[in-house]
Amino acid sequence: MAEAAPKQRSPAAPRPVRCIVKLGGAAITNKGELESIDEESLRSACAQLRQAMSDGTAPEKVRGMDWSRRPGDPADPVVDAEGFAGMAGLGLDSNFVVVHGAGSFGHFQASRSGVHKGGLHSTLVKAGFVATRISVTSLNQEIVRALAREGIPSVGMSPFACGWSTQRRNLASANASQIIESLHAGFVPVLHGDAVLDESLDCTILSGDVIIRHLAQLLTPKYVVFLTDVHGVYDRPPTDPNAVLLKEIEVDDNGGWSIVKPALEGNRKGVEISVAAHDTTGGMETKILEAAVIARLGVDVYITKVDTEHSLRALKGDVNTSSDDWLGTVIRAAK
Ligand SMILES: Nc1ncnc2c1ncn2[C@@H]1O[C@H](COP(=O)(O)OP(=O)(O)OP(=O)(O)O)[C@@H](O)[C@H]1O
Ligand SMILES: C=C(C)CCOP(=O)(O)O
Repeated sequence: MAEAAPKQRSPAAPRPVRCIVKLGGAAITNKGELESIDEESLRSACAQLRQAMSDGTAPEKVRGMDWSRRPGDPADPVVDAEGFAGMAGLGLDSNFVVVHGAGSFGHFQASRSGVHKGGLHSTLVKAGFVATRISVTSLNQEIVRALAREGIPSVGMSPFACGWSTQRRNLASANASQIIESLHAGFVPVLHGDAVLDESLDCTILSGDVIIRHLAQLLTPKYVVFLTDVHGVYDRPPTDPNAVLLKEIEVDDNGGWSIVKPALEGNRKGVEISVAAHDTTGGMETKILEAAVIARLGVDVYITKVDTEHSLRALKGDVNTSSDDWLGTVIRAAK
């Protein structure tokens, strides 16, 4: 059945968004360890985002915007007020939207309680809804802080708190006016996969991948990047030593897709996917389905591995499929 269009109260976007990026939960958390951030990958993703945003006038010295005290910090944080006051601007083309997944935050709480299946009359589901939101919003806070430490003017935004809701897991209400106003004011909105209310099921889990697709439909960015823990989409789970990285996938007008590169032999033309047991949102399968919808809009989608030269090139929009030195998957509309 066709998905009903979400109700909108969104003002027109002021200037084209350059990139919507998903910091995948698998990329920035240690998925096997409850509520554990992969600090190095997160730091790298934020530093690469700063590089990708830099318009050439950004000062080399990063002026951090996280002015809060961390547990164990001996002194008050350094606030470089004079440095900021002396700057004409941040030197960043910050017209990006960041969305992150849950990884080892949120999925565990949601799957243990069944929040994704709904039924808020159950006290377990109700408690799980609360626990899931505590977990994903605490990750959101850490990601906003990591971006702020790179001098990126980021602001956290929760879909649930913005009133987003679903109808049988499809987006039903998704007002983006606050996101658009924030972009207009020069901030980088940082959204996340969330527990939300559902008109039929009471509640469910809204994946970051679905949020990205909706925002791409609304904002038509120049390109969309998914950073995850593998180099891209393979013809079978990448744990299989014979898995082949699919470098280019084309999506036709009917939503059908075909593998353009590499040319695979007869019986190897599909994609086989495995999804972790605790994953409540469909893993790589959801990502490919949402990426195909985005590609049909004429927006190129790059899926690649965090903390690599390939992720930096994707974030800069500098991907050329005719050369072989970029590792990742491009999903684009058939010409
Ligand atoms: N055919 C496949 N190609 C690529 N990855 C696959 C495939 N099948 C399974 N996977 C798994 O999909 C995982 C990435 O998808 P996943 O949804 O977990 O990423 P994410 O967006 O980074 O995380 P999250 O959903 O927590 O935000 C990889 O760890 C990989 O092992
Ligand atoms: C609250 C949760 C579990 C959000 C899931 O979002 P995703 O990791 O992007 O699929």
